[in-house]
Amino acid sequence: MASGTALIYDEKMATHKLLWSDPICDIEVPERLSSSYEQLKSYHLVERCVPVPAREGSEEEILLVHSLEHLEVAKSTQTMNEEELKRVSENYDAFFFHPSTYHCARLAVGATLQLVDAVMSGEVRNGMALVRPPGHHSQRNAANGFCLFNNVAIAAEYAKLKYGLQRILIVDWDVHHGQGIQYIFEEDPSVLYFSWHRYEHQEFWPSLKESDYDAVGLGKGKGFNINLPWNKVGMGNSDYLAAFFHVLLPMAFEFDPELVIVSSGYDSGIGDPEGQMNATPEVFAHLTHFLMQLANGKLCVILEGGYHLKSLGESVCMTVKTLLGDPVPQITGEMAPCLSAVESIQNVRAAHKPYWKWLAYEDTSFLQNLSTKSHLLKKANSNTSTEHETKITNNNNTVKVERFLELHMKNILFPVPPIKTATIGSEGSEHFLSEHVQLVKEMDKTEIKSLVSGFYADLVEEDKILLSLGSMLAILDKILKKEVCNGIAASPTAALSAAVALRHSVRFGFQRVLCVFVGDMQITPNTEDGKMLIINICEKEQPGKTSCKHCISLNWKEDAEGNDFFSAVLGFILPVAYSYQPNLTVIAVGPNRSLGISGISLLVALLQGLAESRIVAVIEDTEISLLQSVAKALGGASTPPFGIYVPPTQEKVKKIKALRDQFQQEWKMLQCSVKDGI
Ligand SMILES: CC(O)(O)CCCCCNCCCN
Ligand SMILES: [Zn+2]
Repeated sequence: MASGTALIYDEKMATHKLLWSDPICDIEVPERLSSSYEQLKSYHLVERCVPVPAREGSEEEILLVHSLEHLEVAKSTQTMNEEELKRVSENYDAFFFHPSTYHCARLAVGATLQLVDAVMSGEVRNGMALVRPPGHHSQRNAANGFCLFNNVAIAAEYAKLKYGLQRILIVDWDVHHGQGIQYIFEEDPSVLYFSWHRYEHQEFWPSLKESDYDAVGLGKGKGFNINLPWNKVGMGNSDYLAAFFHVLLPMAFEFDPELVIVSSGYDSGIGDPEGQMNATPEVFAHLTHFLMQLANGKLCVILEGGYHLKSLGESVCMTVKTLLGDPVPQITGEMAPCLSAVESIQNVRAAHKPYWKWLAYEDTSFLQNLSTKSHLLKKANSNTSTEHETKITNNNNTVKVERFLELHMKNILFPVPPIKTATIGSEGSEHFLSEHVQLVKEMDKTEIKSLVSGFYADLVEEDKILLSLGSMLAILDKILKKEVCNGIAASPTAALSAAVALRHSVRFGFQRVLCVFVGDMQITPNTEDGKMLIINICEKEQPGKTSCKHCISLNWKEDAEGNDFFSAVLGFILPVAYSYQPNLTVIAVGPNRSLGISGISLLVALLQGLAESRIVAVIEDTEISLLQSVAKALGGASTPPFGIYVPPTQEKVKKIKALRDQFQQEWKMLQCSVKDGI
């Protein structure tokens, strides 16, 4: 399993710059690159990466995407004077040439391809290339929007050619639509292109009709182009996360890419003059963490836009920290997507229904009554401003945003616990130890008895159980004291251990503890005070037990063929978990688990985005292979294989929808459709 994170940077790419006054292009400054690199150094992140040199992309590589004419025009600018450079630049929408632009653009292409090679060869697991000029707007025969050569598009064509790849996912989280990439792969089913972008009903640049949610691809490429337009500014962390849970991630797991490339623009972050959005730097840690679970971790992140230097630098650091496998920082802000975001999410899901198995049973009845009223929807929306908008528009807010960035940034990167995973040397555990795992000494019986006597003494009759509780508590204590990030304990009675872990954590002072329990949960602690949220995944409804806000039972029997659990994890469990904002996660597997090892490993991998990745896993001690797989997922040594993708049956889709309808007012991240009608 490959490990390590590549960082590709060459200061020569800072030479390209604007020589005349142009209020549109003057934000694309060399300091974007140098200050990002300095920020990485200041957080000691450069030294933790594998340095990979940039190189010049060859003409042949550039011709994978661009016409010979485009290449020749670009090449000819190297010897031009300022007058000529200005004239050539005026042939394009929002582009400027400098005598060094051609060289810098070739370095940007080469740096990107170096990263693809480093990841595909297994030299590293993932990496980031800090490049400029950016690429995602440039087209076969034209420069556009600060972009000369389409770095990411060339990388995808290159990877197909050199490594015979047949499924590449491109995720474009830049705040502008990468229409260049869309045009290049519009008819190509081997490249799935996802872009969200500020759109405002086609008001925002590049103001294209084909940037809307109904541009789904052409011919054989239908279904492989996903546009998620943001029709208002001020979108925040919850809107971005909702887009991942309810649009991108279900597509991505069904597509099952062999490589993921990110057109990583940070102008979608707070403070950026172009985006005018509200999402804070740590959201990029979460987005990166999600994408790291795909393609066996093979992830190439390529810089596109980002024009607020402080916000850009922090977001770049959040991205690289996560690529390195550090714990994911707690997300901030109210976990509730705004109406406009939910409308866009609902629209793009409906547009893609014909092309995706996971959307086969999507309810698109809203389209009927909406189609008559859609002009009303747009008009209605144009003058009513949502809560986001009012926060952003008045200009004293920009002062506040600047202040926020100054304050917020300082201590955003918390110290990383040295050891990632703790376990106990109980019998049989030696086989699932990996180099990331630390043995924890057992507690002594008297100590355990005092801890446990409080609430479960009568339940604990045998020494064996007492000892296992002691082991689990020894591990849990290290997590609660933040000496380790996560831990795994084998137990003869997972339900009892989980209940004790929950009570112990609450008594330790953790105010919101999430428990995901797979299998029969014989003991259900009292969750009235909201300090615990239990999601019990079990085969059948427990008699006489109905779900409530803090104690939800999800009946799920995994399909024999493969892993059909994605829709439950992405469409229900993660949205609820993110809405709750736990500061610790307990994942427990008891008897009669109705999920396969791959479904549980997927759950563990994705739940690491919560509670600064603090997780304690309590697994029935008979489940040897499950222990190994979960320990691997926790150690971050590898992304566990998620088994064969099986789409959810109609019955299961209905079950998730019913639970969503029941809880989406309590747990607002579940929202992915507007109440019927407007
Ligand atoms: C890489 C990137 O997507 O960030 C480039 C953005 C270009 C913005 C051009 N704005 C033109 C406004 C014209 N009224
Ligand atoms: Zn942009």
